[in-house]
Amino acid sequence: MIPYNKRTSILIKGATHNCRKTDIFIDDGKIQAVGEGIRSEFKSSADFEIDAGGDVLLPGLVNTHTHAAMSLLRGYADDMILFEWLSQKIWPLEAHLNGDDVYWGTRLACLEMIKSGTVAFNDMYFFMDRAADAVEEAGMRACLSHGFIDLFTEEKREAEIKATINLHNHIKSRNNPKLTFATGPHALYTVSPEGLTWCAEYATENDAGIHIHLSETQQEVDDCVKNNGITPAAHLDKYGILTERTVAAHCCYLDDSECELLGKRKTAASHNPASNMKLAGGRAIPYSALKNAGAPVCLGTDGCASNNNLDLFEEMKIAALLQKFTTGDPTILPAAEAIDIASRTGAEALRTGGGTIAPGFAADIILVDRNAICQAPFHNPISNIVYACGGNAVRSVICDGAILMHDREIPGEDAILAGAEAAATSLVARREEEIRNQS
Ligand SMILES: C[C@H]1O[C@@H](n2cnc3c(O)ncnc32)[C@H](O)[C@@H]1O
Ligand SMILES: [Zn+2]
Repeated sequence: MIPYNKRTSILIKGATHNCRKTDIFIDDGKIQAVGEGIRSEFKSSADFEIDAGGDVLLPGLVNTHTHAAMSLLRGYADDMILFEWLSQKIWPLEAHLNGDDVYWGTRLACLEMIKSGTVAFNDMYFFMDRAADAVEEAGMRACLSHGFIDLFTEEKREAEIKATINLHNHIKSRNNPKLTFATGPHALYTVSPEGLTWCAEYATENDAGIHIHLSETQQEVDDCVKNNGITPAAHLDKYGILTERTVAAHCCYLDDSECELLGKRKTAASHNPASNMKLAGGRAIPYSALKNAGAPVCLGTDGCASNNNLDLFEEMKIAALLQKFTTGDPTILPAAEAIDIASRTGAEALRTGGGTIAPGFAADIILVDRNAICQAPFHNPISNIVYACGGNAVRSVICDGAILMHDREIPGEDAILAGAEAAATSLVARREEEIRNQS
């Protein structure tokens, strides 16, 4: 019997790590020992053993920018310009969302993320108490934020403040260390200076994260400079948003001084290349400038309506190729670094305690199938993982010392697919009824 979603002591034998055969022993949610031949020492302490058969051992991946329940909107609106996509299709549909939709959408998203090797994610959306139910049942880690959109009115701001505080209290009351809270000011074009200030101060008072969209399009930069006389990053900094607990998604149009500013504040930039390419943002993240400035760069998918999946394996490849293509430099963002931004830097940004395969780190790990076609031949497993494999090469996922997927099996998969399909159908039907009534 596989002890799914339950912390266990686990001995993994014969995995490949750093091109060597290794064993790993996990107990109490942490990596206790890693090395060749440790099995004799830990065999009797392990409640469960996994024979890895040469599978590649990696830190679990961390998706630093999602709107998980948007999995229900996959394929609902494609091939549009960002603002029209949001204002004509996405926001009118989201106006019909309810808590059950968010629960099923997040369940579907968690299923997809676990299946492709993700153990933790940074999520900004609505009805987040129901997202918390879904994350807890899936056994993942998540940092949850209410998408704070005040549209520059005091009335909406008061409602968003209430929703944010309610979510924070709700997460505290669950007493689950895998669930954390962040404030979620959506973007500088949807949140007033007063709203930004409140989100920054509340997060600082509570040692919480801040999750925001930043510099996604040229339009955002132009409007910000026109309205405020300063660049987007400088504008957010003015209101205290740029901190070492902040994850800023997209960051495509940052200039050199903004990269320096993020570096100075140790603010993490979440790179979302597939979403940026699909919505034709027009520019790739200034990866080298951010890195040279000391700003952590991590990886995210964005929501399923603009990606349209949550597979960080795909995202690693797209990120590496996009940097090479746009800079004309094939040495930029090599494979090992792509894995690093999909795991360690994200884990550090979300403060998960994982992201590194070493004793004392959280037991958030994955095994990638040694016998998958994408691993043949086995000259360089790291290269294969970034440039050849998709998330479907992941065989097993462990989070906080609990098995979430074993040999690609996750309990309850069919029920999740059925529940999400029904929720998506009903959501779109409600919106269509509204359109019929308007015409
Ligand atoms: C939380 C809100 O954010 C919306 N959203 C989803 N993707 C993007 C994006 O790329 N830029 C800006 N806003 C986005 C989502 O639909 C929610 O309304
Ligand atoms: Zn987003």
